[in-house]
Amino acid sequence: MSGLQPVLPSNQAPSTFEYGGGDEISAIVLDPGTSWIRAGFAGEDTPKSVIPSDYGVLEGVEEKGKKYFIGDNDVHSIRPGMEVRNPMSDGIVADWEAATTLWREAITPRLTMALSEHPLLMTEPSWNPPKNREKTIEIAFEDFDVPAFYLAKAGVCAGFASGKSTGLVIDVGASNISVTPIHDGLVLRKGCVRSPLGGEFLSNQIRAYFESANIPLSAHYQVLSKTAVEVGKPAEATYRTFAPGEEPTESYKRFQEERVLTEFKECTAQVWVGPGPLPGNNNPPLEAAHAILSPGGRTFEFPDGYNLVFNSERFRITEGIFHPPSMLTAPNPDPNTTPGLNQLIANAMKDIDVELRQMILNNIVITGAGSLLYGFTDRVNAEIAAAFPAPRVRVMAAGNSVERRYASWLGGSILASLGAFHQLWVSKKEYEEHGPNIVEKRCK
Ligand SMILES: Nc1ncnc2c1ncn2[C@@H]1O[C@H](COP(=O)(O)OP(=O)(O)OP(=O)(O)O)[C@@H](O)[C@H]1O
Repeated sequence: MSGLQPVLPSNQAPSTFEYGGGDEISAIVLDPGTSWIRAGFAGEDTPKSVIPSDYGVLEGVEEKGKKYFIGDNDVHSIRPGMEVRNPMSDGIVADWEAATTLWREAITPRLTMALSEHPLLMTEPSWNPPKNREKTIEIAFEDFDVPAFYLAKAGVCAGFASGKSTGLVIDVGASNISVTPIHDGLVLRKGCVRSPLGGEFLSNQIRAYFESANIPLSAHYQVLSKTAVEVGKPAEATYRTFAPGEEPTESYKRFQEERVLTEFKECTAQVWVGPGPLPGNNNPPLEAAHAILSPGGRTFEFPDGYNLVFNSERFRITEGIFHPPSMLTAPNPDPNTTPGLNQLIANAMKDIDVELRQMILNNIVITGAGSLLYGFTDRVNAEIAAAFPAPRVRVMAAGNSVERRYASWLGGSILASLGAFHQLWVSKKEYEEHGPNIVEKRCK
């Protein structure tokens, strides 16, 4: 695929195109991640429907035996007994019933009531196993009854979003950091690598740090009102109380705490500039590092008003991403066997043909919401420049956080609206003739 078309601004109607016998229909693009499910019309520049992948569920109610609570409003509402779950594990679907329900909900009624009239392009990670791929196409044709379907690699789509069909895509998601080499719009399988050092890992690092430093983590739903207090002074807040049996579940509490941890990542956490490990990280106390690491520090206020200035800690909690021996103690992946991001990039490049290497190094794309950490792209730049001292190494990361969050969706939107893409759709008729295995032959 070459010759990418410009994407429409969101205030312009989506382009329609001819599918099959001449009906003009917009394709739907669905990018299901561990944190968010992004859905919208091909040809648009942002997904119109973005819902959390976490959902609430009450067991033992209604005739189906369970009731789902999907979408920002519903999943955040306090309901006694409501568990909060996620259908994904390691970036791929683990609970098909929940995933199908969420995907449908992301599309109808948010985008259209007529799901069966729109071709559907979905994204998948490069490590999605064949049985999951077949199950996905089966859901598309048999549950959603779509007229045509395509399963596109998220890495390839993220490359397209930056106008690259050849390059190296570094995607920092919730479950994983993945590094995907692509060439002419196809993934180079032997170079696809990943490590469980994404946003969930970072949340665990922050939790571990708060626990070790006795920093109380409150969640927004727990606080009815608060008074401003000085830095480090105990919170003066009125907390919500619950009658016995009315308390939210532990999974709801953790989900709400995760919101605060994400706020901490957005506002306070920072990545050491590198190259090489954070100074003094393995040699506490860290006073020596304080002087080098932004001595002013950064204040973070918890939902109950408790606030602290964070100094070198905010670098220390992120360092495990690049240098796993620096992980804080937590239920972690094994720091001795888990590759850090530097190692991942080296592993991905190791088997790339020499002629291609230079082109790939010249087109490194950073994407995923987890990459929005302060200093992340600077560190990647520094590490890559140190590891590959070639004159033409170029690292690109969209300055616009929306593009970084939605890159895979946006690439899918571009792909599905290309004129030449028509021939790639798998039609319902082809699916009926060949069965779900057609996904292996047609969606490379
Ligand atoms: N500004 C930010 N800085 C750092 N991390 C962030 C920021 N905003 C969101 N995150 C984290 O990014 C992660 C979600 O990233 P993203 O939306 O790319 O994942 P996903 O595509 O849903 O997941 P996956 O790719 O694992 O399936 C979450 O862990 C979230 O806490």
